[in-house]
Amino acid sequence: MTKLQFPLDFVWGSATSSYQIEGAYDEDGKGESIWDIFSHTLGKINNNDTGDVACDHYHRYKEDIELMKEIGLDSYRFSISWPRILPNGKGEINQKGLNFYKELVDQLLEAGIEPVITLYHWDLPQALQEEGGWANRDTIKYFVKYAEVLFDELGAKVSQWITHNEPWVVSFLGYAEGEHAPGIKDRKQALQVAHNLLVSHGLVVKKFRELDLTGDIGITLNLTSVYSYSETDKDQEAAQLMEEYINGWFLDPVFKGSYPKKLAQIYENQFGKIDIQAGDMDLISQEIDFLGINYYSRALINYNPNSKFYGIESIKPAESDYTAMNWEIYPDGLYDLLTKLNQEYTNKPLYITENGAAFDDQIIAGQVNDQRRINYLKEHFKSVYRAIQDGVPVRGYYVWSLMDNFEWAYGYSKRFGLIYVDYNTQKRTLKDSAYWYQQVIEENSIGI
Ligand SMILES: N=[N+]=NCCCCNC(=O)[C@@H]1[C@H]2[C@H](O)[C@@H](O)[C@H](O)[C@@H](CO)[C@@H]12
Repeated sequence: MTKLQFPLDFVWGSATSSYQIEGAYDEDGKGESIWDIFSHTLGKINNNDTGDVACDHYHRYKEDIELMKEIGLDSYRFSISWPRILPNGKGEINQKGLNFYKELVDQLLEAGIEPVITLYHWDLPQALQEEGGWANRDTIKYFVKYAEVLFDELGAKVSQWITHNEPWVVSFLGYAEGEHAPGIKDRKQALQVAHNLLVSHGLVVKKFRELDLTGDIGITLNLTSVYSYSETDKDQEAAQLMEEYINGWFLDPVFKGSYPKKLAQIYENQFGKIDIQAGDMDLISQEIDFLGINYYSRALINYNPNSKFYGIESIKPAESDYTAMNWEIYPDGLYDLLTKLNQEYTNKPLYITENGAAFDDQIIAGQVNDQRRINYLKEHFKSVYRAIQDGVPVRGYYVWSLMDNFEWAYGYSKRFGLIYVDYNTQKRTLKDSAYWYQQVIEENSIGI
């Protein structure tokens, strides 16, 4: 068997987020988040599931760290719940909330696992939503204050920080499509939200530099490889517009200091100008230390005049394989994305901060044979290996997710974990993929 050997310092990790695993939604002084409100609103979440208990990680974090050690993770990416730190989003600090994360970081370091913190993974304090949320430019300054509390408390121990997780999803699923909290359907407001999120990213990076902290800071974007279904001009134009919509809308401001021209003009014609203040774009595009990439699938695009979104239509080839999310399995798209990012946007280190798949996992006699997830991960690891061989500086890879968890509007119906969670008993069971990943990490290689 041929072994593909990864660089000696390559980081193998796994990722989660606060609202998806912690539970304890109203414990120890935590304030409400927009996802507490959204999930408590009947009809928003599959089966009316909520994150009230989730994986009960808030109480079981020590057991979960033991499982991370058993898998052999080099690093663990998690997010901090802003309303657990600042129940009203601003003002008084909730010391019990802060203590939870201080203890989590200390236990991770003691276990030899590098903590990587995502400052914002969608759970905005509800008190700030009541003042307009991310559509209100004031939220930016509250985000900087929140980040500063964490930098002061954890900056000496945590060496890698991510300002935002997938601002595209926050903006366009939360404020345009209404599928995510806060459930607003207003595309003009979504564009202002996207801009305010980017400004908040820039100001937090600036604060991080001012505090002269030793670690690295970056942002995580959900990115996809976009392909035209045919060589026709119409299909290629539709694909280019999709590229600007799904990738360029955040990549261009962060790395080029401007929004993608064609789509920006379409939006301005349709909605008028959004509030962009002097200096915003310079702030947004200041240097960062790495880019986090969440990759799940590609986009295959053709032109359809009847499409409700600027003639853009996504095609799902019948001959492809799909995950339980109905996302096409397309590992080559990760290779193409990585090389494109390195050629067109940045020479900075790249981390796959999320990649993984949901399948209909069954637990039988205490085992979960998730061979499809092993195949999915192996093929995507091979794409990362190819990119590294071509000189792309990919430094690490975080499997989404460490454990089955609350999959947003899908509730608990989709299982992405390396670890199976029985939500009735909270019993954790390592899936076959966890044992496979354990060997990959141990050997720092994959057999093909
Ligand atoms: N329309 N539309 N779609 C645009 C693409 C959205 C794709 N979903 C993600 O990237 C989310 C990311 C999230 O960080 C994590 O919290 C989620 O659990 C995973 C799994 O869903 C992925």
